Amino acid sequence: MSVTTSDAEPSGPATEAYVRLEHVTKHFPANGRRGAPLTALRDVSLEVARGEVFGVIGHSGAGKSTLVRLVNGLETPSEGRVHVGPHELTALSERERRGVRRDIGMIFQQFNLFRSRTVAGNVAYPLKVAGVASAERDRRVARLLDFVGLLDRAHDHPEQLSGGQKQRVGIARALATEPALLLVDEATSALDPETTGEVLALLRRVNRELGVTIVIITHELDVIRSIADRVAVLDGGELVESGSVYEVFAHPRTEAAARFVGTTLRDRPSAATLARLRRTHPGRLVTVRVRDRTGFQTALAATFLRHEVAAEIVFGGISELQDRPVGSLTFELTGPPDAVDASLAALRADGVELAEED
Ligand SMILES: Nc1ncnc2c1ncn2[C@@H]1O[C@H](COP(=O)(O)OP(=O)(O)OP(=O)(O)O)[C@@H](O)[C@H]1O
Repeated sequence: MSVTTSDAEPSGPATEAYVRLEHVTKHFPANGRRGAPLTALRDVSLEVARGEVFGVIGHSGAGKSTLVRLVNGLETPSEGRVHVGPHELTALSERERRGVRRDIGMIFQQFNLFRSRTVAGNVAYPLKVAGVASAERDRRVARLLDFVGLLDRAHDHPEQLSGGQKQRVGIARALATEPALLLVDEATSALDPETTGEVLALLRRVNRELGVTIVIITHELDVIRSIADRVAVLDGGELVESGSVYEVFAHPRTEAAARFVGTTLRDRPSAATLARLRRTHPGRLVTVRVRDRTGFQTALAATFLRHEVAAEIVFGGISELQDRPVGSLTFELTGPPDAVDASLAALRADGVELAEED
């Protein structure tokens, strides 16, 4: 297995790990006579720090849900160990694991609300199961519904709510027993972009204001970009890359991660854009990846100037990720070929990532 972590930043959490997977492999037995045994996860090691939002991305079938089920103890690994808080799940009995599971909140794509219960009844349910007295239950339900902005809908039933509101009830219910860890499995996949933004903002508040550690599983990069501190990329059951969202998204080190990220950053002009650019820009076209470095563009300009190369930005853009600049700029470079070559060599020597467009 190749696990690539960033050189620039420590990929390990700065503080104490709350969830730890050590060399976890999960095989599923052959399904029926003709099915072959399947390895859903292979030798996966990762740590989630207490208090962070940790994203896991991967395509369908990459093993994301299996990973969630291992962390909440619904599955046991074929090999390796899973730790949650002070517990090593793999060393516990099923009954003990159920106890640990009560301290983990779960959020699902399909909300999983009781249709026959009111909004308040849904949020109260886990408290009832935990044996919390009725007056205390009512107090906590009101506080939770206020937190998610649905106090005025307490007596409605789920079918009277929008998808986003249902998910907010799901979040309130998951928080009812005051878990230290929230597992969020494709929670926004059924929601439109605006509602997704609202639900993610609420999860951010859960993390920041209540200090809840969040593991969020998704195939949507924008979800990771907008909420996660660190991310792990799963591909075919293997953890191929992990690190800060900035490092993994701005500078992916594996092809699998780059494939994911390439779909959102769109950092090179497409073939059609290039053809259009060429009609009006006869010079050499070079795409430079923006670095989070003070004076980066000034240094670029100075290098071109020193080599007497004219550089005009003809495509690209800069956006932000975790408050740091990301993006790329395509320049049209005009000047004697030797001078252009020398300027590009100088930039490369300075660690600038660039690609000449064909
Ligand atoms: N209980 C099971 N028995 C047999 N195979 C399983 C079981 N659970 C998962 N798998 C298989 O393990 C692999 C990983 O599945 P998993 O659901 O973890 O992926 P995923 O990344 O969550 O995908 P999706 O986003 O589609 O849910 C898949 O090939 C799946 O068919």
